[in-house]
Formats: sequence, C-alpha cells, structure tokens
Amino acid sequence: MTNQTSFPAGTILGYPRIGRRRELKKAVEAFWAGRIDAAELETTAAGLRSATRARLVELGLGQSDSSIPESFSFYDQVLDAAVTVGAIPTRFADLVGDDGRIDLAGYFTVARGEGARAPLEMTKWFDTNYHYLVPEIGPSTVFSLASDRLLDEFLEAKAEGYLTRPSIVGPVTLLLLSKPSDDAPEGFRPLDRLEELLPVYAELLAKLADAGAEWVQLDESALVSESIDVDRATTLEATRLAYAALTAGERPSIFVAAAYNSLDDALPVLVDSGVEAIGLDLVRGSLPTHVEHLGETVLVGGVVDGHNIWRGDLAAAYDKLEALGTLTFNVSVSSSTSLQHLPHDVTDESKLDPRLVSWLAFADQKVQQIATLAHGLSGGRVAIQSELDAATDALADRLAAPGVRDGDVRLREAALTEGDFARAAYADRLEAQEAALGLPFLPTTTIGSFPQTGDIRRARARFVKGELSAEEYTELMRAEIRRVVELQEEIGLDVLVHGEPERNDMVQYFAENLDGFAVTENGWVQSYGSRCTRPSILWGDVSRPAPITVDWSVYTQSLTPKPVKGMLTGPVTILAWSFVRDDQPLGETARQVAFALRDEIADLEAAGIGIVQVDEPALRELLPLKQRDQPSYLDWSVGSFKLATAGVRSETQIHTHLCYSEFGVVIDAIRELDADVTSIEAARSRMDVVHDIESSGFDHGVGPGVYDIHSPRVPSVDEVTELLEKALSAVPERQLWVNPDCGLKTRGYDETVESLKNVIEATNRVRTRVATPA
Ligand SMILES: Nc1nc2c(c(=O)[nH]1)N[C@@H](CNc1ccc(C(=O)N[C@@H](CCC(=O)N[C@@H](CCC(=O)N[C@@H](CCC(=O)O)C(=O)O)C(=O)O)C(=O)O)cc1)CN2
Ligand code: MET
Ligand SMILES: [Zn+2]
Repeated sequence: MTNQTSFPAGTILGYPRIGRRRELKKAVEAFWAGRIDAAELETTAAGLRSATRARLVELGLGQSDSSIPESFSFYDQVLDAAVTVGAIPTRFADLVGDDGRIDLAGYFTVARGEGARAPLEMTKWFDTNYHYLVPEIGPSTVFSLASDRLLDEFLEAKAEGYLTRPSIVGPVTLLLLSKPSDDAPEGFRPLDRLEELLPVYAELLAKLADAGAEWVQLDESALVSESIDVDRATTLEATRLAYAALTAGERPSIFVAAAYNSLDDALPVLVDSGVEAIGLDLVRGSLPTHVEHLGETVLVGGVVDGHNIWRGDLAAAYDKLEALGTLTFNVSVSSSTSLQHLPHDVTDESKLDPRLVSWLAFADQKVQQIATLAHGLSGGRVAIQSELDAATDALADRLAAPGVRDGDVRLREAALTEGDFARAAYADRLEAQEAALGLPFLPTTTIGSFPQTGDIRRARARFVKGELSAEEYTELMRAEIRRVVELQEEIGLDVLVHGEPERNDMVQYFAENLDGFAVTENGWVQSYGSRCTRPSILWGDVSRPAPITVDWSVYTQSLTPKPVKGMLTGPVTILAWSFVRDDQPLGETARQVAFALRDEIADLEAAGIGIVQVDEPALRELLPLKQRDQPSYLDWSVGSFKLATAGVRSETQIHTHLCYSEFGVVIDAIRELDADVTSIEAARSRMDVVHDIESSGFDHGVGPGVYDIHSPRVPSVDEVTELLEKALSAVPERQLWVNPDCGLKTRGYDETVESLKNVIEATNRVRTRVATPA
C-alpha cells in the first residue's frame, strides 16, 4: 500500500478552531462588545492558527507535506465560502466595498444581523449539532473572488515554515446548502448558478497554486445527503460539470472530502472527474466494494471517527484501510469528518476517571491515532502492532467495566410491553385537561428558559469552584426563579415556567444528574458562531439515582396559582447532544434515558405538576441522511419519547418543543409523538409552517412560534397579531397556543420583557376580535 502521489499518508479534514480555552469565543465576543478592535481580534486568531499548526506537527502530522488543513473560521465555514465568492445578500450591500469585499465587522453583521436587518438563516450541518449559515443566492447574485483569507492563511503558514492545505466548502455543496434569495422567481434553484460560480473557484485555485499550495481540500459533504431537495441525477451532473471545470485549469492537486456518510453513486462521478484524491467517511459510510477507472486517484479512508470521542477499535480501522488497499495502491488515512465536532484534548480533563480517559480520544488523540495508522500504511501492521493492541485492550476493558451494563436497567427493558408506549385516546385527554387546567382561549406560555444572565453564570462558576455552598447557590437560583415568576405574572402569561436558571445546558444538566454519563471541564465544542457546548459522555447504562427537577418545579408552583410547566429534555435530544456509546444500537440507549425521564415525570405528576414539557429539538437533526436508514430511526426515536411520556394520567398535559424548521419532513413523526401540545419554531419563516400543519391534518395542540428569539429585535404588536391571525386561519381555534420560537436563554432581559408584553397584547387583541360578533 505505498502512496504513489504526494498526498500525505495521514491527515484530518479539519481541526477545532474555538481554542482549547475558548480563546476565539472570548476574543470574538470582546470584539462584538467593543472591548477589542479588529486588529486585536486578528492577532488572537493568527496566534490560534499558529498554535494549531505547531500542535498538529507535535502530534504527528507533517510540517511540509500538505497534511495540515487550513480550516480556521471566525464564525462558520459556509459563510466563509459564501463571502469568498462574493455571495452576500443585497440587504448588506452597504457593507460591501467597491472591490466586492467585506470587512470583519461586516462579516459578523451578515452572520448576526443588525437592527431590522435579518442575518442569514442558521440551520443544522448534516446530522450534527453544528449550525451553518444558509447563503442566499438568486439569478442576480454576482460571483467574484471577494476574499483572500484562504490565500493569506496559506501564506501565513508558509512564512512560519509550513506547507499546509487550504480547505474550503466546495462549489456543489455551497449551492446545495444555499437557499434562493428573496427576489428569485418560483422554481429557481441556487444550483442553477453553478456555471457562473465555477470560474471564481477556478481563480481561487489558480491563486493558491501560484502561492505554492500543492493540495487544496474541497468539502463536498452534500453529496452524501439524500435530504436535499434536488434530485440525484441533477446533483451528479452538477458534480461532473464542476470537477471537469476545476480540474481543467492551473491549480493545486484537488482533494474532495465527503464526510457524514457514503458517497454512493457520486463516487464514480468524482473518480471520473480526475480529481486527485477523494475522502470517504468509512465510519458512518460503508466501504465501496468495487470502483472502476481509479487509476492514480488516492482514496483517503476516513476511518477515525471525527464525530465521537471513543478511542475505539484501531485494529478494525486499520483493517478498513487494508480493505481499501484491495481497490487501489493509493490509500491514505484521515478522520471521517472534520474534528471540529470534538473537544481539543482529553489530557485537559483532570477530573475524569482515569479508566474512562483510557477509553477516550479527543481531537488531539485522534490526530495521534491517524499518525499511527499512517505509519502502518508505510511500515505494515507489524510497525504499529503495539499501538493496535493497546487500543484493543482498552476497548475490551471498556466493554467489561462495571456500569457499562447494569442488570436492573436490562431487566426493566426486557419487561417492556406495548402498553408502556400508549396513552388514552387524545379526545378523552383533551377533555380531562381542559377541565383540570381551565386555561383561556389561546393559552400563552414560553418555551422554558429565561435569559441566562452573567450573574447566574458567575454564581454557578463560583459554586463549581467551591466558593459558594450548595445552600447559597440554591438560594440564588430560587431568587432568580422568584423574579421570573413575578415577571411572568406581571406580563400576564397563562402557563408559567421556572426559567431554567439552574441549568448550565439543557442536556449537560441532565447528564450531570443521571448515572451512566460523565461530563467534562474543558470539552468545549462549537455549536454556532461563538456559542459552545460541552457534550457529555454517555458511556454506561443510564439510570436516575434521584429526582432531578422536582424540587425546582414544586418550589416554583408554590409561588403562583397559575399552572407551572415542568421542563425536561427528551431522550433523542439527550443522545444527539452528547457523545454516545457506540457498543449498542442508539435505540437501546434512548430507551434507558426514556425510563429515567418516565420516572421523573411520574414524580413531577405526583408532586402536583399538571403540565410537563419534554423538549425534542434534535428530532430532525438525527434523522439519517440516507432514506434507507430513516424508518428505523423514526421508530426508535418516537418510541423513546412515548416511553418517556406515556405513563401519566389523562389530565396531565404533555408538551413537546422542536426548533429548526423543515417541519414538513418530520410532521408524521411529530404526530406519532402524541404529545398534547407541540411548540415549534415558526416566526423566522413568517408562520409558513402552518400550511404543513394544516395539510397534514395535525389535530393536537400546537404553538407555532410568534417571536423569533434568535435576534434581539422586538416584534411589534401588529406583527405578532398578524402571525397569530395567519395561524388561526389554518389551525382550529381550540388547538392553538401562543409562544415564542424557542427558549430565551441567549437573550437579554430588556428585549425579552418588551417582546413578551407585545405577544400578550397581540393575543388579547385576537381574543377580543374572535369574541366580538362581526
Ligand atoms: N447542548 C446544546 N445544544 C444545542 C442547544 C443547547 O441549548 N444545548 N441549543 C441549540 C443552539 N445551540 C446553542 C449552543 C450553546 C448555547 C450557549 O448559550 N452556550 C453558552 C455556554 C452554556 C454553558 O455551558 N454554560 C455554563 C458555563 C458558562 C461559562 O462560560 N462560564 C464562565 C464563567 C462565568 C462567567 O464569568 O460568565 C467560564 O466557564 O468561563 C454555565 O452556565 O454554567 C456559551 O457558549 O456561552 C446556546 C445555544 C442547538 N444545540
Ligand atoms: C433548543 S430548545 C430549548 C428548549 C429549552 N426548554 C429552552 O427553553 O431553552
Ligand atoms: Zn428550541
């Protein structure tokens, strides 16, 4: 298996850019707050890039063999590609100079909006918890090479003595992930603009070649997804056209990387296009059995999981490379995806159990694994046998460790029956709930969280450091709850929440309170822009040692005669936003989490909480990219939600909440959840989702959001009224709830209070209008 071209033996598709202590997040937020200027932010970013290169060499990548990707971004790699080709919507035209360029402040304005000017829409990146910004492209978008960042970063590295590999989202994926601009005619698709886009990519490649780049990486993960609204034949033809054009000119060698699943029928198209190297995700995707005309094309086996933290089965990874070696002599090794989904370094986790640590590999350890496998590709299995054996031993230790299998949890699973998944008929429940709750027409509520203020976070940080006692911390959170309850009563909401101040994160908080999970101190991963999460590690069988939320909810209910909604995160979302064990099917793990939630809900009900919301914002996100995998996913995901929620009495009202649009795609699954009330994001898309609700005949309670919480903008009473009227025209009166799009944790208090007041005033207007005979 010798590598006959100069593609590096081992590489990664991308590296975390937020910084091991979130230096980039802090610098970017300081820039937004006006505490540092653009020059200082640039300096911090350059320092991070420089540290990354040095670290990657230290971990075993080559300094001058193009194995280090230039994969930095200030905010998002899709936005970067859009900015590079000059695809900035016309509402930002004043930010664009005569040369088509936009400065750093302008770049952030496109990402985050400003005043009444909406930012680019944000949506999930494939089946991950990373969000990208959706470019808007229309018939009149003018493409031009409008940024030298990628070139400058390559030159910056070169000046430091590195030969790196510039990396950018490829042209087909850029267009497939874009949406038509507002001025585009019906039926227009961004992909229609491919031919005009290609010369810009060609120009960029020529410049990179001129500067001395030997390889460039084009990320074309959209080619693996079947969830994109363009038919496959058109996508394949676009791919053929794009790479025929890009291979024709002056350019570095081209590495097309496709992460998150198999390329399937796009692989032969790429092979025939003459690109020099193709990256395959061999963790999620499967090994191609036979590929024609491979010639000298390098197949880069993504055998090290870039999306999970397990050290895993290194020998099996090497086996896959050997299997790839039966197709071609030109095999290299890589991560299956960019490592941007992983925390930096497991050696930063001094508080984790060392035994658990021995089973883990964060980004830095993955790089070392890749360096090992690359060594094996040249030296043969014997050269790395001891490393393979060590990983095999660690895996065996993990599978046999106490807690990985818990007899009681297994017994409970074995005893499940159909009846555990079903509630009484909806009509009977509705009647019982209306009688028990006595809510007005158009009941108003919020999605759960209120602003997570600096004070709340600082109090928690002091509690974690031991500077506050548990009692002091609890009292501070209770004081916050009292404020939030008073505020909701004053504003006039009908169903109150406690505001979730005690939660660092809606998933991590539950992980900290369940057995089977571990949490990290420094394991930050970028979710979008400067926002990060610390995904928990679900390593063993899950159980609930004690009630988690009951005291908080009961305390809140004691403060008000209005119904307080208990607030839990659902099994699918807990899995989606954690690093999950890979030694059993996800459905099995989801059922264990569901049992824990079922017990929690029973305790809430017994303590007098009449409404419980179980959030499932990640239901859409985990939907498999390949249609063939979707039915079984929908089966276990819906099943786990029902298992969690079906144990309650008819008069107990179960809510669920989903955000991130595309409801058309999961509406059938939402119906099957059988929640009494479902709140969904709708304000951002001007309530268009009600058409999906109407045409699907969804007949349970539904709260399409009337307030877009992603922006600080306060919606006016007129605006909310209009959204409510639009909803009422499609959804029967008795079904409709009034709520924001999502939780308020990222918002400030001022705009939150003003917005909620407007929501209530609009609701009262509509109530009066409906009650007044025409
Ligand atoms: N896991 C997850 N995924 C999700 C969401 C979500 O809520 N959770 N929501 C959607 C959107 N994604 C989001 C992801 C992150 C955040 C977010 O607000 N993250 C916070 C961190 C939240 C957190 O973990 N907070 C901790 C730690 C906060 C912190 O940084 N503390 C300071 C100290 C306190 C201070 O001085 O401010 C520190 O450690 O340095 C806490 O509250 O305890 C951030 O990046 O700023 C929001 C939305 C989709 N995916
Ligand atoms: C991302 S969905 C968020 C739901 C959660 N209950 C909140 O209000 O923050
Ligand atoms: Zn939400």
